[in-house]
Amino acid sequence: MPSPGLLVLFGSQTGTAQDVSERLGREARRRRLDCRVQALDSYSVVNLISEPLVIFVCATAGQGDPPDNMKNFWRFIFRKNLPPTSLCQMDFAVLGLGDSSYAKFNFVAKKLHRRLLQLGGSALLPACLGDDQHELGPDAAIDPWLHDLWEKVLGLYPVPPDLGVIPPGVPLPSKFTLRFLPEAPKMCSEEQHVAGADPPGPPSEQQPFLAPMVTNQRVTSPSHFQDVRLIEFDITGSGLSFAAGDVVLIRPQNQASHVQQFCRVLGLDPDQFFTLLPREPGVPCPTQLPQPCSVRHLVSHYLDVASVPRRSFFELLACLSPHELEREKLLQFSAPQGQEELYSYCNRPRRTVLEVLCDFPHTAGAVPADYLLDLIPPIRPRAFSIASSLLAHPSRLQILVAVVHYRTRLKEPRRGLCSSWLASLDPGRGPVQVPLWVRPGSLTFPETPDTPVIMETSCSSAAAGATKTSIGNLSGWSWRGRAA
Ligand SMILES: Cc1cc2nc3c(=O)[nH]c(=O)nc-3n(C[C@H](O)[C@H](O)[C@H](O)COP(=O)(O)OP(=O)(O)OC[C@H]3O[C@@H](n4cnc5c(N)ncnc54)[C@H](O)[C@@H]3O)c2cc1C
Ligand SMILES: Cc1cc2nc3c(=O)[nH]c(=O)nc-3n(C[C@H](O)[C@H](O)[C@H](O)COP(=O)(O)O)c2cc1C
Repeated sequence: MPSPGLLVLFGSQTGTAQDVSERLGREARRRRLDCRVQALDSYSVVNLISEPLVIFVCATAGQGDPPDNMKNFWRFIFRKNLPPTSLCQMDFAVLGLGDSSYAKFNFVAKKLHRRLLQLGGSALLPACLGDDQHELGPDAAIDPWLHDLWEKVLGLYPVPPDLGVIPPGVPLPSKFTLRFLPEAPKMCSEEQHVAGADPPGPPSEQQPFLAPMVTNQRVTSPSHFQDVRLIEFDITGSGLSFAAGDVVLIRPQNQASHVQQFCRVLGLDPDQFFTLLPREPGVPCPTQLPQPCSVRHLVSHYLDVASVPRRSFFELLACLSPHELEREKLLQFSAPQGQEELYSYCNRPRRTVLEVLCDFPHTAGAVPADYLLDLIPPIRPRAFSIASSLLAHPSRLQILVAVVHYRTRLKEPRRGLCSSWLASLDPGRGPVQVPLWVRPGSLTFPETPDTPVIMETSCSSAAAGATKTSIGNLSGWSWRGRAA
């Protein structure tokens, strides 16, 4: 039977499910299957009734909630009026990402699997339940599950014998090409892009509001181990509005010194401009990147060089490496048997993408620029519970930020990207603007404001003075809450 076109749909809050989906996409292409990989909410869900083969990759966020980029799909798929035969033409599989320390472990994947069966879909195999708590992370469950999945899929749609499987060491084409310009454009597309011309609605991920920072004040004693900042933004004219429990999302930037070091190791000129072109029609360019874009802007604002690299990073780097010894090591890190070693090289000491590239200089220097967006994930926005009320502080938005700073066995202390960037900004020295937007929180509060509420933080180092569980009226900031 010819390849039916595999569809991989993901719901991801912090990028893991997206990374796994892209891995699935690559593995499918190596097996000569046509494959599309899309966020669930960017897929037109009415078309699902005619899809023959779909893999759903879903994280669980909040307290058993679907990630933001699958919330519309979630509402649709649980509509009561959907006929029980809606998906009877579809073979499907569900891969879940979760953490067994949460009460609702992999709730979204489990519930979705059941719902797809109710709607007439045929499960190729039981849902995979990836678990952050496993010492090898979710891959411990994903690797054997994928092995079984490909066996099932290739049983239905075998690889054409004249083509064969593309072996793991051979790189697949990059998603984009970077066409370098001979000189910098006259108009600065980057400032225009960030500021936005005339935002159509309230600020959003695609069109954040550039909020002037008004104050950035340490609220813990200098002798206390935890640096916590009270940061205030002026949101006059932004159209932003928020209520108790809502969160503000902030997309941080890389440190200037890291940008320089990255460009040096990869042999890139930070002042060079390029235009980004998708290799395949229909693939959208990232909305955060202006066109044309400078290498400096790409590295400062987009490539997450301060994140801990995932296994897929090593897989691609191994394919691109011209250096025998480095390539051998990279292949080891990307193989299932090398996962324990990779964990102790990368995850345990929290080694960053940039540090790994410095450890593999011959490979880093040979990475074609076209592969940068395949190799390095985009910087994720960080959520902060809004710590002020528009009733008390009109036109202002305040957050309390615990600056992440800790040591591992590596010589350099580890610093959180967003909290350290925010802490480094000093509005006393000149205007500072931070791109942000607001999202409703997942907290639901009792209708009467004097009903006691139990608030608990899930992050012990979140802020000095925040107790693990405190009972009182809603006043402070926290991640989780429920009526007492
Ligand atoms: C809904 C929601 C609301 C939030 N509200 C707030 C808030 O009001 N205030 C606030 O400060 N934060 C809040 N956070 C957390 C915030 O979003 C960021 O995760 C936090 O600021 C760290 O981001 P970063 O970029 O500085 O660190 P990153 O660069 O993302 O690094 C953080 C990572 O470092 C690792 N890490 C951190 N400390 C250690 C350690 N001691 N040992 C080993 N590894 C460690 C962990 O893997 C952690 O995920 C909230 C998060 C959510 C989901
Ligand atoms: C704020 C937060 C809430 C979470 N809630 C749950 C949960 O309720 N159940 C669960 O199994 N995992 C939960 N997780 C774990 C995530 O599902 C897991 O880390 C997953 O790999 C994240 O995938 P993503 O990066 O694609 O969003 C939570 C993680 C975070 C950061």
